[in-house]
Amino acid sequence: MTTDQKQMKIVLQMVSGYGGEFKTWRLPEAKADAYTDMDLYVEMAQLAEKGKLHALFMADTPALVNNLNTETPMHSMDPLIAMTSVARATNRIGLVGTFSTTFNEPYNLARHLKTLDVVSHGRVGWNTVTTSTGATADNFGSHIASRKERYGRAHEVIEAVQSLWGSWGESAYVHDKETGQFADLDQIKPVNYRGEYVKTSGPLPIPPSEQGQPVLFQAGPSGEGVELAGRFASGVYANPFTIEESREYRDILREAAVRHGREADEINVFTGFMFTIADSKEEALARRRQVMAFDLEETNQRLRYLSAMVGVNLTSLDVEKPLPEGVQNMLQANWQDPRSPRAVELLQEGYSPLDTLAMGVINYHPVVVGTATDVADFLQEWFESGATDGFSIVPDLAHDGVRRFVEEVVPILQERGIFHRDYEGSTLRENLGLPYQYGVKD
Ligand SMILES: Cc1cc2nc3c(=O)[nH]c(=O)nc-3n(C[C@H](O)[C@H](O)[C@H](O)COP(=O)(O)O)c2cc1C
Repeated sequence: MTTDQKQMKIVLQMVSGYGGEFKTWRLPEAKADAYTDMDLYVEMAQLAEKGKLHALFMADTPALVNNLNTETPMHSMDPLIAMTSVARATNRIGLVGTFSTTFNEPYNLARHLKTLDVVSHGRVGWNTVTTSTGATADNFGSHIASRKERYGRAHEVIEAVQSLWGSWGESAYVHDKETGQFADLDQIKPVNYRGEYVKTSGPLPIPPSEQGQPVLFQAGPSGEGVELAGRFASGVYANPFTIEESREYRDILREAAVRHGREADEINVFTGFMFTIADSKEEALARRRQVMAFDLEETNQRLRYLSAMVGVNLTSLDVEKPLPEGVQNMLQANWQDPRSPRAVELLQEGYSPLDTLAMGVINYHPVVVGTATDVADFLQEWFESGATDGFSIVPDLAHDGVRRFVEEVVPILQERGIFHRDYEGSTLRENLGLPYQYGVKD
């Protein structure tokens, strides 16, 4: 084990306070009102900080998108306020929030995020997304614009926000009682940003934080998304399903960074990854079967979906039992769904259709259902194959998932030399190994 070997970075997705499986709130170990319990968010964040995780990550779509009749929400009540609650109760862990470039004005974004960056002593990140959910557009009396327009606006919003961040000079905050000078006005200048989509005058009256200004992330894999990331992002939240797919995407992003005059290493890919940890694989699988049993109607829908993924109608068979050999030989992965080969593999290994579903083959990220070692093995394989720089981890249920990850998976990764034993510094930029930046990059 060497200390100069490259190490993975890990951010924890808080989701809505429960986890990435929207029905785990009914498990005995779950806190049913976690959605509104900020103390629990704080507790999870402190635990994650104990495990030296690089940041908390909050996705956000400002709209009701889940079926709340049975499921928990997809996001926190409000990420900015959740991040603020956590900021004052933690010291090192980063706080990365998702804020749409389409449904926010640059002045508000610049002000909120820089204030929180100052409040947290330089630990904030902004996940820039263009948002393509119709329900969100409805909430803003708008519509989902073409990709070209969404990304055209995104470039301008980020330029405007960074200009505002830089509009208060780095040493302008004099606050000298003796001389009576509060600020050096020569260093505080309007930005007068005039784009096609957004306009703002500035200046923004907020001094720099310990990291200068927040770190930018991006999510959205289209060509336009890659260009946006290449130009601005230091972190990209990605959702590939295979190592090959992930490696290819990472290479494309690194090339985009270089095209925009940056070092390839300035862009870090965080691959989304979900897990259920228990003392044995059987126990972990049993927990997921228990969750599936909370909604049989949905399980039946998923069995129909799984059938389409593997090219055989599974619903007419005994879904509790391994498929007969003759049926196993008929399975064919659907090339349109990158998750299909794994589904075929599990069914051919003798997993029943229900257990195959419980293994998470139709989740929105790759899933490991097993022990802490199984989780560590997965992370190591993806990391060492050059597929990713780190992970955006999503426990099925945060309440015990975060604890098990911190207490059981982190020590294994540290022992293997692929995860740091302590924070490198006090700011998110330092901990992600990023160059300093203030204002717009020349
Ligand atoms: C992994 C991932 C996470 C995303 N998270 C969010 C989010 O939290 N909020 C949001 O509004 N959009 C989110 N998006 C959607 C993007 O903003 C974008 O609308 C979508 O990917 C379509 O963009 P495209 O035109 O680049 O394909 C996410 C996309 C990806 C791939």
